[in-house]
Amino acid sequence: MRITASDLGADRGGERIFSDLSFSVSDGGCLLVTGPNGSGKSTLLRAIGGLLPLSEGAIALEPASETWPTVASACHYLGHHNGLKQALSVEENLRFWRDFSGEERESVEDALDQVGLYGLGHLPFGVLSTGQRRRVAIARLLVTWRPIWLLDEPTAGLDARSETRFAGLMEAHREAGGIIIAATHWPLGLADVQEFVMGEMPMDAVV
Ligand SMILES: Nc1ncnc2c1ncn2[C@@H]1O[C@H](COP(=O)(O)OP(=O)(O)OP(=O)(O)O)[C@@H](O)[C@H]1O
Repeated sequence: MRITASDLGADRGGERIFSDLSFSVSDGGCLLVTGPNGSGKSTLLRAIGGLLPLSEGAIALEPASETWPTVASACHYLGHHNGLKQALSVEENLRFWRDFSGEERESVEDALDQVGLYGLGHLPFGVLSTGQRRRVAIARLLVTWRPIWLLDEPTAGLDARSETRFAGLMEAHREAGGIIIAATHWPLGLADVQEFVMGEMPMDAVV
């Protein structure tokens, strides 16, 4: 699988945020998007995930398949918000996402174990600490398979141990043929990554 972005441009509030942005990432690849606040990192991830329209350019998935007909269909998106309901239990939240997204990959229990939250599935999501909430949001990536992980500041709120554990999960995803595109201000502890800096245009990267 390969995702290829050609000459992308996007607007927010009527302003062009970036233009002439091109990159390509293949199976096992990781693209780290860095740059100052407001340079358009989140905007780029949202555009890749089909959550915002592009103003120019195109993003292609090769090969497109019946399972993954579009780039957006192949993505898990972890944004600044965790996308989980306070009043539901941790387990109910993850079951919702598993049912919504399709076929089970990891069981809810195994996914919680992998983020160090085994046994906490019965708790209301709203009582968890900030870092624990982020870890449940990461578990969301594990309960169903999507080849492309779009991660926006994924380690926000994580302690050092959780960061290391998450780096292992990202490496396992890459080893399974997955792709990671992450916006971050911090190194994520991953080997063999391509980085580009938003705000320095034109931007071209091939991973
Ligand atoms: N809904 C919106 N309406 C108008 N402008 C917006 C909207 N959302 C974002 N913007 C603007 O778009 C620009 C890019 O924002 P974006 O969130 O993509 O930046 P970022 O690089 O991810 O920043 P940060 O490092 O702070 O997370 C900013 O100037 C922001 O103010």
